[in-house]
Amino acid sequence: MAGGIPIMIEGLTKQFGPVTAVDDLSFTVEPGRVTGFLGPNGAGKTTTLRVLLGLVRATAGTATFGGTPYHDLPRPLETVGTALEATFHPGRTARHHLKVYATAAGLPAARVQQVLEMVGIAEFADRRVGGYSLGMRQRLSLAYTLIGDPGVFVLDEPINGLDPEGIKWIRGFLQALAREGRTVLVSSHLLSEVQQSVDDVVIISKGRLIKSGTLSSLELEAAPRTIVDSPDREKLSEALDEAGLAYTEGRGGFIVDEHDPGVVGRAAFLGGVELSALHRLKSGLEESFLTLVGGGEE
Ligand SMILES: Nc1ncnc2c1ncn2[C@@H]1O[C@H](COP(=O)(O)OP(=O)(O)OP(=O)(O)O)[C@@H](O)[C@H]1O
Repeated sequence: MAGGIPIMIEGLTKQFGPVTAVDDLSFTVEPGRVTGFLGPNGAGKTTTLRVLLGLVRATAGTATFGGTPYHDLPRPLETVGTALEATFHPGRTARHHLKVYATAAGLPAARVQQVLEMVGIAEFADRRVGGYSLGMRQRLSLAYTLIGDPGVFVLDEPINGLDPEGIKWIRGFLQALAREGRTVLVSSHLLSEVQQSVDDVVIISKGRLIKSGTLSSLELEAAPRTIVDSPDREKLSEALDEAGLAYTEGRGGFIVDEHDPGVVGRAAFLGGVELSALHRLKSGLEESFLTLVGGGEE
């Protein structure tokens, strides 16, 4: 295995014509940990990963593996495991797909059987992929990523479509990769989907970084709090400051470190601020996440 190296995103911007898909994004993904790359649909996750893997060119900034862009890696398939652009031919078998891939990468054919066993599809390896369930395809995608025994994994929505048994399996699998010192980046649009698999989170919305840190730091923030919003956010923030209330601004409003909405309502009243929302944020990571990213709506 090549050593786990950090993934470094620095000031990354990607524009598609008038659309800014990724907007001055910076974060680091550390080896030895599973990192969830989270954001609602259209937040810019796939675009970030495509730039990282050299599939599209950045408008500004860099996305590298410890400072080296994907195209400059001496042995890319043995450094980074990904199935981002993998397409499967329905008429061919899993074994055939992996053999072609291994041969193209100059890897020993024996590796094919090993990875088929690692992902638990060896017994179906000689069936056509067209008949595979979504879960089996996900496992085949993982087999692709494993073939070069890389130190870094970049996985786009790998849990999507797995049945409960598959989800349990992939959690253990990702954790085991990280415990071996590898860097594991897993994208998802649902925090609840990856919550039990990840050590760290990077949350983006509208191409911008909303939060990065450990999952436990996010959990700490998920204590019961109050959501408040106003058509005049500036005035509302002044009223909250005036009342000595601490808060974070999310797209769905301000998240105030106060469990009693009455206290927050009073602060707004005293500041003469019109409110468009005032309610208690239920304790829970997913709600906290949705408030940060704006209710998941794009
Ligand atoms: N090739 C492209 N041309 C034009 N716009 C694009 C292109 N690729 C992505 N976009 C736009 O960039 C934004 C971010 O898309 P992206 O696919 O990166 O988001 P995402 O977080 O991966 O969402 P999803 O989970 O739905 O894939 C969206 O507004 C999308 O429409």
